[in-house]
Amino acid sequence: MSTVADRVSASRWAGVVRTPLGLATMALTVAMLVLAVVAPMLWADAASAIDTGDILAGPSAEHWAGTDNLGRDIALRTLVATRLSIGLALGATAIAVAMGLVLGTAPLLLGRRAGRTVVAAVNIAVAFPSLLLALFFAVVFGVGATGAVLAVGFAGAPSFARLVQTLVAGVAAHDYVSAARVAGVGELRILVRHVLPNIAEPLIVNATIGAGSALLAFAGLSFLGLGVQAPAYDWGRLLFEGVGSLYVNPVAAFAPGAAVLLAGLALNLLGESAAKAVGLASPGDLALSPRRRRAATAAATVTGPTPAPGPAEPDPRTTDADSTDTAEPEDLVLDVRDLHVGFPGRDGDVEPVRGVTFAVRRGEAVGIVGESGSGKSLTALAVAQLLDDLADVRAERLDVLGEDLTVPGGQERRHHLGTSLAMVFQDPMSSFNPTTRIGAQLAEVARHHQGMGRREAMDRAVDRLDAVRIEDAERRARQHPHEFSGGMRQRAMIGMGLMGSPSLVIADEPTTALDVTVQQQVLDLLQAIRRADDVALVLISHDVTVVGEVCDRVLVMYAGRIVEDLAAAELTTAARHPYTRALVAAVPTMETDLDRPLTVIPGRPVDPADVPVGCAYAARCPLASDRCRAEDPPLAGDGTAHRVACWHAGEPIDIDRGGRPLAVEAT
Ligand SMILES: Nc1ncnc2c1ncn2[C@@H]1O[C@H](COP(=O)(O)OP(=O)(O)OP(=O)(O)O)[C@@H](O)[C@H]1O
Repeated sequence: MSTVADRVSASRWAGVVRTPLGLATMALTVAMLVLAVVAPMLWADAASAIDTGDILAGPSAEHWAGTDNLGRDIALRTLVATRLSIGLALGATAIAVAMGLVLGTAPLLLGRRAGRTVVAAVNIAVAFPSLLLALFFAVVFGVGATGAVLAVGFAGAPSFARLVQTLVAGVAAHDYVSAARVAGVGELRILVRHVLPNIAEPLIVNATIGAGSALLAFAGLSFLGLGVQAPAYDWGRLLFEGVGSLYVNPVAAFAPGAAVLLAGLALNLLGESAAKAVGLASPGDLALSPRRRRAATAAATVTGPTPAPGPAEPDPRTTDADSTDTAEPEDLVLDVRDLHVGFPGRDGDVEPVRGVTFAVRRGEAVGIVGESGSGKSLTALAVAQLLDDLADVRAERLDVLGEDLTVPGGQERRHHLGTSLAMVFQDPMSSFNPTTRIGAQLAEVARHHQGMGRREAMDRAVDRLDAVRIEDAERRARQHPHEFSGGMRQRAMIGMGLMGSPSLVIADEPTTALDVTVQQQVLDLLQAIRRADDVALVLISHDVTVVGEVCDRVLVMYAGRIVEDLAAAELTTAARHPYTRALVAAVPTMETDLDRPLTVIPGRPVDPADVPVGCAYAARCPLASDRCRAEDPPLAGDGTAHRVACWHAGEPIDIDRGGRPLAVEAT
């Protein structure tokens, strides 16, 4: 059954073929292929027939391009050489693409260290002009057609490898790859199922253009006498022979030269047309911008779950040992103590998460709020083991669903976390692999972890889609992600998490990218799941109102630390940290005077590369004193579960820095 995607794609191709460029491309390509097939069958003998009575003749009605030094017809030889010339070019391109795929995907599969070496080697190889490399390899592999195919193939491999690295890096950054990792899918399977299908189109386009270049490289090698050897002949060899009689019969060199030109043009135009049909403005779009190059280098480090290194020295200022004491250990689905996440920066290491301690109990909903850059997502990603190897993750304790992530784990842990931890990402557009049907993506989890057969896994996928209130689930399961609305995609993502039996759902801004009308549906769904199966929820959001509505408890993060941990019900009435109070005050309510500007938090969030001494919020805080600017307050409990990190917690705030009263009074 053809899908909408298939039909759109077919109509785009039809549109491209109908343009003058498309028509010219088709005509040239078909002519080239027909000649490659029929010319040797029809004219091979005639092209090899020696006529010593008619050597080095000029063009005539009998011999359009004249004859060579053995009296053989050059026009016929040029036509017959089409098969070998095109065949060699395609063979070399296949070698270049195969090697490019191996080298380009190696960083994803091998891990950071080995991956970096491969990236560096490819970068060095790319710096050499490919013709120079071809000459080098031609000498290494020896003179002749086989040596030339290997030489041109090897010479073309580095640029393909770099293209593949860049494309893989782009796709590997998508949430559906992270989702597959959370589900415990191995790197090789991720590559085959999620990455390669999504880079196939640009690769094919580039391979077509690469075939044109290979054709020229062959002409060059044969012309230099390093390629095809007599009695075999390709266009390059004919060119080489034709140049020898240039002054007697210039057409002898012109005919094979024109053939190389036309075939190269056909392959390049085919690439251009394919690029248009698959939606790339031009194959040049595949060129590496410096930003994408950096992404490619980063891809070398994406190797899946990062075992957190050994325990770090706890930071007494931020470690609150009491925070989890009230819960039985077996009741905890998450026990995080003194979590630090750092990255190497240009001017030294940065540490965007600086000692975070919290616990989540079975069935509990905990919200994490804070401005952009406060470290919310990094905290969640560290818990889900989705940070790449560049990240330095350290923690005194990082227990997720009973698994101690501070020690390396194996397949069993992946399986356990894959079925009991679900992750919902912000952007429903990138949460699913666009090339695979939704049902198949959900079924993959059951097939991988529960060993279900295809049919059984698909039935479960349909059942789960139904459970997340997607109507006509059976039909929807057969659709691709682009046929779903944003809200439906997000619900399907939650459905994917429910393929196992999760005890913990981490939702990172699950409603931010959605229309307000569907936001509530998604939040309701998360609530329903939580209540039905006693599932714990960690909900990350910018929006204090959302977490206040959905969660039992709220962690307020600022500059990589938790500055307040309080019951959601206390947010508007008993928040004690000036930052929490400012966040709450910034939300308009029914009582807000709309004639006055809305309250804003003055200043800017802290740059993780430049964290000030003392309390990081001091520069923006109306209560800041000298002590705040010198000493960072610890996150301290008050005998209840309420924890706050402030030297002036709960003190009255009358006015904000702009002179306007803040909505929240101290309690
Ligand atoms: N791979 C990385 N390398 C270096 N710095 C990073 C990296 N990832 C994130 N950061 C930095 O860490 C800080 C915290 O990022 P994080 O994504 O956790 O913030 P957030 O609170 O979730 O913000 P948002 O709400 O915008 O997602 C940011 O300043 C970010 O620039």
